[in-house]
Amino acid sequence: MALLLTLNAGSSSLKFGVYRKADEPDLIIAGQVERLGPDARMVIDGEDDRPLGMTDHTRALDEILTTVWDHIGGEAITGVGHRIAHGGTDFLGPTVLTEAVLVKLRLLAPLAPLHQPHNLTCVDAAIATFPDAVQMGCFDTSFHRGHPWVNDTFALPRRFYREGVRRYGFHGLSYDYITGVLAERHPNLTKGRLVVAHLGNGASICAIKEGKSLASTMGFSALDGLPMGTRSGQLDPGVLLYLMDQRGMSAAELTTLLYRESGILGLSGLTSDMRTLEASDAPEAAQAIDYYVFRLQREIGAMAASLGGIDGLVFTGGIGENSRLIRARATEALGFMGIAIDEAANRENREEIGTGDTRVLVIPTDEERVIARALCATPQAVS
Ligand SMILES: Nc1ncnc2c1ncn2[C@@H]1O[C@H](COP(=O)(O)OP(=O)(O)O)[C@@H](O)[C@H]1O
Ligand SMILES: CC(=O)OP(=O)(O)O
Ligand SMILES: [Mg+2]
Repeated sequence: MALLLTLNAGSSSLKFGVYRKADEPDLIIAGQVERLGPDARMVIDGEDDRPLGMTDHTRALDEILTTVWDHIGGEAITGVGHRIAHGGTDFLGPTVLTEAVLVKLRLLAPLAPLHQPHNLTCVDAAIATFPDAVQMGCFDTSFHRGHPWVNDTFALPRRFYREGVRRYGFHGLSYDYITGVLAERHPNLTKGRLVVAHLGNGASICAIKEGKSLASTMGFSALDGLPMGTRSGQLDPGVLLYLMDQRGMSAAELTTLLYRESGILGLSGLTSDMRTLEASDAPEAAQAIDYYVFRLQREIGAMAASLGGIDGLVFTGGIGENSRLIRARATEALGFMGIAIDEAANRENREEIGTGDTRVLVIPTDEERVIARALCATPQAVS
């Protein structure tokens, strides 16, 4: 029976899963290299946690492919599914990655520099390692492609929209997974107005109505909206004009500043990792958390307003799933929206942590499973 591999290159992690084809993909082994950089660790099935030392995406991919190779013991991988951050205007759903498709995806790399190049490196490596397997791309942007026009455009002259300068939104595989879990476990919520906060190293919030994305805090690129590990989040465009005009900064320097040196790393001067930030006594760490929480509250409110109200708030992603501090702090001022949380339930990362009229849930995301489902539904990938 066919074995399937999924690869998900995030900005601070590389996650993988091996599945056997079934109506609902049957997980055989999953893991990730997390905290990419000097403190990287390999975690297999949530347990086998070992330090790797300095590790970038390329080395993480080598480690993962070796692990997978050892584990499958000569069985064939017939399909490899890749998370691809940016699908632009063309890719509305899972797509077999032919050379013609890859050419288009390479052109989108400047719009997601922390993701797209690594996503495409994973494709190249998977083609070399499993030459007979079907390679399939699943896009972060697809889930949001039905946005109403007012939230698909910027207030720029219309020719820019026609050129593709639009609000794409990201983390779509995660939102897809979460809406599936809600349909299964909380069916009465799925017709409602949902605000889902995906808080990982990258972070966004999605407004979902009747299972469909209506708005996202992320836009043209994965820079907009919330502050992130190393990304600024929403920024007055006047700041960019000032930096170019008065400080002579080039596009390349601005790319480094906004994608790699800002966010909680820039504010704290210490770390991009929320666990490390929470453990720090430095006043700058506390201020970075204050800023993160403030923007989170603000954007939850904005997404709820775009839905005309809120029935459920869901936290997911590495921070959303694990940080009781961020969940507690982000919700403490939201009583006016019917949001209140139970301290003990929050401390224990329980699924249901709300006590007010608005349901508040913590649901671990599983982007790999969404990719595996897409592979299972593609006949060429499973035969
Ligand atoms: N127990 C925890 N408490 C606070 N933050 C956590 C915890 N576990 C993980 N995180 C944070 O989650 C973030 C990584 O999220 P993740 O979704 O795995 O990243 P990526 O965006 O690379 O996929 C990091 O900031 C990490 O510190
Ligand atoms: C789009 C994005 O920011 O993804 P991640 O959170 O995995 O870095
Ligand atoms: Mg991620």
